[in-house]
Amino acid sequence: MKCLECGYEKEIDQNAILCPKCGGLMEILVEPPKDFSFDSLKGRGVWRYQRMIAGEYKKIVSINEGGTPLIRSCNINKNMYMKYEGVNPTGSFKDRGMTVAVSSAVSNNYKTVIAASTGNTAAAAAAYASRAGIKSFIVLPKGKVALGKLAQSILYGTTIMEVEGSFDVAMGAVMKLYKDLKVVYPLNSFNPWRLEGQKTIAFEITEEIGVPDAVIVPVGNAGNIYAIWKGFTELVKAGVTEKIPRMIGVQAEGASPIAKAFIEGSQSPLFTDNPETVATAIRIGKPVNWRKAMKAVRESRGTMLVVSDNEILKAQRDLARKEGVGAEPASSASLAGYYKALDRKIVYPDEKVVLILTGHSLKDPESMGKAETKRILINPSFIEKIILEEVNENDGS
Ligand SMILES: Cc1ncc(COP(=O)(O)O)c(C=O)c1O
Ligand SMILES: N[C@@H](CCOP(=O)(O)O)C(=O)O
Repeated sequence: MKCLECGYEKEIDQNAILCPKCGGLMEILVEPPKDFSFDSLKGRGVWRYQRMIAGEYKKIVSINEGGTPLIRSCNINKNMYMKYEGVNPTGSFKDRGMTVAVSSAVSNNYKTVIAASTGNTAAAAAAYASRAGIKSFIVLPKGKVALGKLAQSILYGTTIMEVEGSFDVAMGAVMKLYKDLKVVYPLNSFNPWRLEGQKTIAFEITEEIGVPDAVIVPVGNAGNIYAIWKGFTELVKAGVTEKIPRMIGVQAEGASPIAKAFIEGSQSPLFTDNPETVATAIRIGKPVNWRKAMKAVRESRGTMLVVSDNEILKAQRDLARKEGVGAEPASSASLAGYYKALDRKIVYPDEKVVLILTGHSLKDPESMGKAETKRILINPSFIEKIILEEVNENDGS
């Protein structure tokens, strides 16, 4: 393991979450098995790739996460693929990280876990803690969590603590608590063990279609883009593949500290105290993993893009109405970013591009309700007339 901030190195240690010297982010430097090949693997989902996941697990806490569909576009561009993470057990990619982090926690005898969240991490943490039979605490920004996600946390039976202010306030409180009180195991993505699970997205994509030219990822707390890049780099190290896709991160205009740094050529993020966007999952002004995200984007020769809320909502409708795929707003930022990347010739129509659709549309019913549609209160005897009128209109007759 190596600290990204001060360079301190130590042997693999599942109790190491932050650097013991400076409190910075730790990277897990995996030496992949030399004889690794996809052909020899058994089972499906995250643990199919256990040989590539660092750490030792006395107990595995799993709800059959991962193994998500990679859906080829029919109507937007046939070279575009959508990795549909919304069909994970709690409806987002967080489940991949949570199975590894919670397994790590119980294997190291932790009895209590905690996470700050915009909603998805909370739902996943609560579900996996329940599955493990351990206690969970969740810290949420009050009034800023989408209804479906809040309802999940309530159902899974976690203890919900709400703070005034943005997600960053909640995140700061959890990091401080972890530093002061080491007995509570943190499940946010500053925990590098969680990212070991999330990197399996790269393995699944490669196993199914080979290494794409680019991968587009919505960026919030900025762990996932690094995790996916890490997965691709480890396949190269293992000798399974030869290239790494360009990692393209997308942030919402009102919450874009990393993307703005790229645009302005700054080496460090331009934090904001009041992040704002319709995509509540990425309404984050001070992403804890910014160093990791910037490393992934730079080393893969990718880039970061900013998209507006209107572009996000249009992309959400396009995913639903052109591809039949329901994604929450943060996930739809991937398609908004794809459109922008095509427009700016950052990617080309004939390139194989994978969009990571991080969470299910049902997470955020309010955002779905923002899409306009025909909705008619009708006397049943008029239904036939309306249908015939519409069908004739569409036939041009
Ligand atoms: C649905 C969804 N998409 C994207 C993200 C951003 O991922 P990351 O924080 O790893 O950048 C999150 C949460 O952070 C999320 O819940
Ligand atoms: N969108 C996230 C924000 C927290 O990110 P994490 O990856 O650090 O847990 C959420 O769903 O809470």
